[in-house]
Amino acid sequence: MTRYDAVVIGAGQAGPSVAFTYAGQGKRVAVVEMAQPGGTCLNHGCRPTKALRASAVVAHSARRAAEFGVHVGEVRVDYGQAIGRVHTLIDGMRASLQHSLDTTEGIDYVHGRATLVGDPEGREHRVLVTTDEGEQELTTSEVFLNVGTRAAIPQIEGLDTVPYLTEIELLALTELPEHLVIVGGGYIGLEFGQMFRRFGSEVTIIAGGGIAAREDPDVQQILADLFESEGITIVSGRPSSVRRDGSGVAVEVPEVGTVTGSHVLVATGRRSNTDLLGPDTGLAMDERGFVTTDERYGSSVPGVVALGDMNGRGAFTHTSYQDGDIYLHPPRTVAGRVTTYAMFTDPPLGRVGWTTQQARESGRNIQKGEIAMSSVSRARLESEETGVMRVLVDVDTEEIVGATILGLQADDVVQVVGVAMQAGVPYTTVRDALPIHPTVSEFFPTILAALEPLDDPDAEPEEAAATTPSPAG
Ligand SMILES: Cc1cc2nc3c(=O)[nH]c(=O)nc-3n(C[C@H](O)[C@H](O)[C@H](O)COP(=O)(O)OP(=O)(O)OC[C@H]3O[C@@H](n4cnc5c(N)ncnc54)[C@H](O)[C@@H]3O)c2cc1C
Ligand SMILES: NC(=O)c1ccc[n+]([C@@H]2O[C@H](COP(=O)([O-])OP(=O)(O)OC[C@H]3O[C@@H](n4cnc5c(N)ncnc54)[C@H](O)[C@@H]3O)[C@@H](O)[C@H]2O)c1
Repeated sequence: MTRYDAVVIGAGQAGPSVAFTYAGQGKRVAVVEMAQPGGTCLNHGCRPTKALRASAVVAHSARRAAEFGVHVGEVRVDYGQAIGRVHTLIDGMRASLQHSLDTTEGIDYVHGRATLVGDPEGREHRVLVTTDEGEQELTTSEVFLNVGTRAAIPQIEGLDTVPYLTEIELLALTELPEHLVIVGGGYIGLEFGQMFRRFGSEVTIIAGGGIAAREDPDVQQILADLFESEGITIVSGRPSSVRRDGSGVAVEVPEVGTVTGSHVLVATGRRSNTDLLGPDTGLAMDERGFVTTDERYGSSVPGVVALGDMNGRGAFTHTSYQDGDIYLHPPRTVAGRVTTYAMFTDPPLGRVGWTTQQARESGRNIQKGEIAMSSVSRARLESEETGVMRVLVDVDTEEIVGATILGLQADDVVQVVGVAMQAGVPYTTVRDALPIHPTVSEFFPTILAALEPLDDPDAEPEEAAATTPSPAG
């Protein structure tokens, strides 16, 4: 049994930063990780997918090169090389983190799966770690949980009889799937679907709730049209059964029929890893296993702090990392955090705050400023005219309540609105700021100077305005 000042369970985003800070303060900390340091994001999430996306974007640009007067000849994707580049990058980043964890004075890195026996008094929590060498028991008065989530596998008859993939197994393939069937039309399904199509796979997305189901209907439609134009098949429905079909898989979708492919990826949401902590944590959780916390991440067990995806306060690397930062800088709290995020399709979708539907449901006096990307000069100059910029404003309070930007650089552009919302400035501040020309963001003043009522959801869709004057004419 070894006693520590603090034990961190899970070396994802928030855990290591807390451990490094504590060690820097002279505390003795154990970091317990059952897989690899860096968690989902580094090993099979954001980073490898965005590195792989870079190859898909290059392939797409190369195919379009002649439009720009650049002639590159036949475009051939070597998937082995593309994924090899990803693994080299990720291996380097992981090795660097591992080195820091192994060599920082005050940190003991323990590779193994931890269960927690929480002390309701908060004095002597027990962390039992199953390692390759056997069991270790660590005790402490301060536990940081950062255990994240894993793919939620839906109940589909026969799924367990086929070698289905989650993002982990998909990223481990070194050869391109001939036909990738994706169950789920959310972030993971759409990001991977577009990439693999651009690499040359046939791709079918079986979208239970539609694609990008949480977004405004016109945004869903633009994405659906874009994907279909790239040769991706989207079908609506939920599989009822899955079986082997020769060397591939056959997925039965009621009302659609049989979808056959060489590989099937399951991307239907995430589930909390808190079940892996064992039955004696004493933690209050919601019905989905996300730990209930106060605004400084304190759980129902004194001295046990829950950071990252597992607390249900965010589902992104930046929210997880910031949880650690907020915890380390009292009296900061998570209250009032404005969560900005992006889906890295190409072009990407940037989001903050409410969708149009949520704005309608609020009952507040909300108007929108919007422009089609086809009217944004920077997008036109780069022949990247797919998408829309939309900002929602409460015209009574002048508060910005949301933005949806689908289009060129939207992952960065949306952060202008995110910062304005976090600062609580009225929309007129953004409207009257001086933007740089020619950028996508320069259209915020234009659209905020021409707010209009929200569309009637029951009205027939109208064509987007063909041209709106740009700030520089
Ligand atoms: C394919 C994919 C793409 C994504 N892309 C993006 C993106 O572009 N941008 C973005 O912001 N987010 C993205 N995400 C989400 C992002 O990866 C997560 O939100 C983020 O990793 C959450 O961090 P975390 O620290 O809370 O948990 P995790 O990163 O999941 O870390 C939890 C760690 O805890 C360990 N662990 C769990 N239980 C135990 C236990 N009992 N004992 C020991 N160790 C344990 C796990 O092995 C893991 O290493 C993506 C996710 C996926 C799957
Ligand atoms: N760019 C990013 O930040 C990024 C990228 C990838 C993943 N992520 C994170 O990972 C999380 C998980 O991504 P995800 O795509 O798995 O989940 P998701 O919640 O975004 O989408 C899952 C989709 O699957 C559908 N679905 C559920 N069950 C189904 C079934 N049986 N058959 C068919 N469809 C079904 C749902 O209707 C939903 O539309 C995201 O919510 C996000 O937090 C973030």
